[in-house]
Amino acid sequence: TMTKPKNFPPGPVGLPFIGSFHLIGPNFNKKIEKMAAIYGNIFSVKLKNMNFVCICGYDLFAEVMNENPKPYSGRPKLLMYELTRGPNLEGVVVGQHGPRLVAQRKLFHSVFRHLGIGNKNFDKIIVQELPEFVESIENMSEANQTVDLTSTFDCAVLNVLAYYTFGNRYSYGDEKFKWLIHCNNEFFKEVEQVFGVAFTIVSFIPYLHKIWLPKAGKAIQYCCRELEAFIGSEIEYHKKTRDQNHPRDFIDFYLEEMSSQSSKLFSESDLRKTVLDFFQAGTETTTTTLKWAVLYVVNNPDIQEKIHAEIDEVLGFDKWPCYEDRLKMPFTEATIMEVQRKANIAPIGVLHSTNKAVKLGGYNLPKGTCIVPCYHSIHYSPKHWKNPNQFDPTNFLDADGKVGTRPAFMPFGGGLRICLGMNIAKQELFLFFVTMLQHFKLQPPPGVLKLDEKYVSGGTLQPKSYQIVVKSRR
Ligand code: HEM
Repeated sequence: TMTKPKNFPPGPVGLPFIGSFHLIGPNFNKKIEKMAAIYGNIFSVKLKNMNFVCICGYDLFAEVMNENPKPYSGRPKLLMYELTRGPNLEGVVVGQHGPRLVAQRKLFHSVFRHLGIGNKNFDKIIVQELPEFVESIENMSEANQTVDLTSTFDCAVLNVLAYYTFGNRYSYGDEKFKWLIHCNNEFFKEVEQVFGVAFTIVSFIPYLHKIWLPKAGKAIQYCCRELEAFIGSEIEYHKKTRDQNHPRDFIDFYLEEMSSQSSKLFSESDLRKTVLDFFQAGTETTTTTLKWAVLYVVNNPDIQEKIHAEIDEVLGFDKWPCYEDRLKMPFTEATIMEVQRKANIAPIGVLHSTNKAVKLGGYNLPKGTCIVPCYHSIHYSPKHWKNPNQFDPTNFLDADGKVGTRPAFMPFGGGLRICLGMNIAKQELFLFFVTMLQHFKLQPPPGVLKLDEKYVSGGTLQPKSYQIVVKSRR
C-alpha cells in the first residue's frame, strides 16, 4: 500500500485492498458530491498504489484547465490504456504531453483546415452526409410506427470521421461499413461491462483485474485489434494510391509527414492508434449527445416548436443548413449547448495527470498525480446556473437574445488536452440536429407522456434506449 504524500488533499481512508472502490460505479456523481461536502472541493481517493485527486467547482477547473494548464497536461498510465494503446501509449488520447503529442495534434488541425478553408467550410463534409441521413430516418419511420435513431446517428457520425481520415464516406448499407460500425460498437459494449464511465479507474483495483481481464479485457483488446486491422488496410491502400502533391485526407498527410521528416515524431503504428482514437473519442460521444438532444426536445415540445420556428424562418424546407446559419439561430444553438450541459455525458472526461510537482487548492501534488475532473460539479453548480436540474436553453442566451459563452461550461474538457475534435463535434451536432428538426417533428410513442431522463453508464452517460414517433413536416 501507498502512504499519502505530505500536505496531500484529504479523503476517505479506504478499505484494505479495495481502497475506495465502493465509491465508484452507479451514482458516481452523487458520491463525488457527498465526498466534496465532507472533504472540500479537492480530495483524494486511494486505489491500490495510486492516489486519484478529484477536483470540483469552477475555481479549481479554471486553474487546471485555463489559467495554469501546463503542469496538468499529462495522462495517467492506466492498465486499460496500455492494453489498447501499447506500452508506449501511442495515439493522442492517452499519450504523455510532449513533442510527439504536440506534433500529432498540430497535424490534426492542419488537415482540418486543409479539408475546409481555414476554419470554415469543413461543414461541407458534414453537409454531404445529410441526404442519406434524412432518407434513412424517412425509411425507418415509414416501415415502423416507432423508431430508434441510434443506428442512423452511428452511421452519420462515423462517416464524417471516415471522410476525414480515409477520404471517403460509405453508404449506410455497405457491408464493409457495417463491419466497421459493428467493431466500434462492440468496443463500447464491452467497456460498459467493466463499470462504464469509471472503467479506467477500475483497472487499478488489485485482483479485480483478474476477473475482468480474461473476459471484458480480452474482448476490449480484440475490438481494438479488429479496428486497427481495418485502419491498417486503409493505410496500405493509401500508400499505393497517394500522390505526394495532392494529399486527400488525414492518412495521406500523415504518410507525407512520415516520409519527409527525419525525427521520430510520426510512425505507422502511431498513425493506426491515432485514427483509432478519432473513432473511439469521436463517435459514441457525438451519437450519445444527439440522442440526448432528441430526448430533450421530445420531452419539451414548446422548445421544439421554437426551434422549428427558427428553422422555418432561416432555412425553410428545401435548403440544407450550413454551420454559419447558427449565427441566425441563437435559440437552436443555445439548446444544443444546454443539451451538453444537462446531459454531462463525460462526467470525468479523460483523466489528467501532473507532469511536475505543483500546488493546487493549497495542497501539494507530486509529479504523476492523477487528476479526476468532476464535471458534474461545474455543469450543475447552483452558483453558475439558475436552476441546474431544469432543461433550459436560456441558460446560454444573453439579455439581447444572443448566444453567450459560460465559464462553467466545459463539455470538451480543457487545457492543452482539450478535445481535439471539438470543432468537428460542434458542427456535427448543429447540422445533424437542425436537419432532423427541419424535416421532422419528434414525439413520444403513443401512450407515453415523457421519455425517461435518467442515464445509464456506458462509455459515457447515455439515455436509456428509447423509441419515438417521427412525423414528416413536409
Ligand atoms: C459531442 C462530442 C464530443 C465530446 C463531448 C467530447 C469530449 C471530450 C473530452 C471531455 C475530452 C477530454 C479533454 C480533456 O482531457 O480535458 C476529449 C478528448 C479528445 N477528443 Fe473529444 N469529444 C467529442 C467529440 C470528438 C470528436 C468528433 C473527435 C474526433 C476526432 C474527438 C477526439 C478527441 C481526442 C483525440 C481527444 C484527446 C485529446 C488529447 O488527449 O490531447 N472528440 N473529448
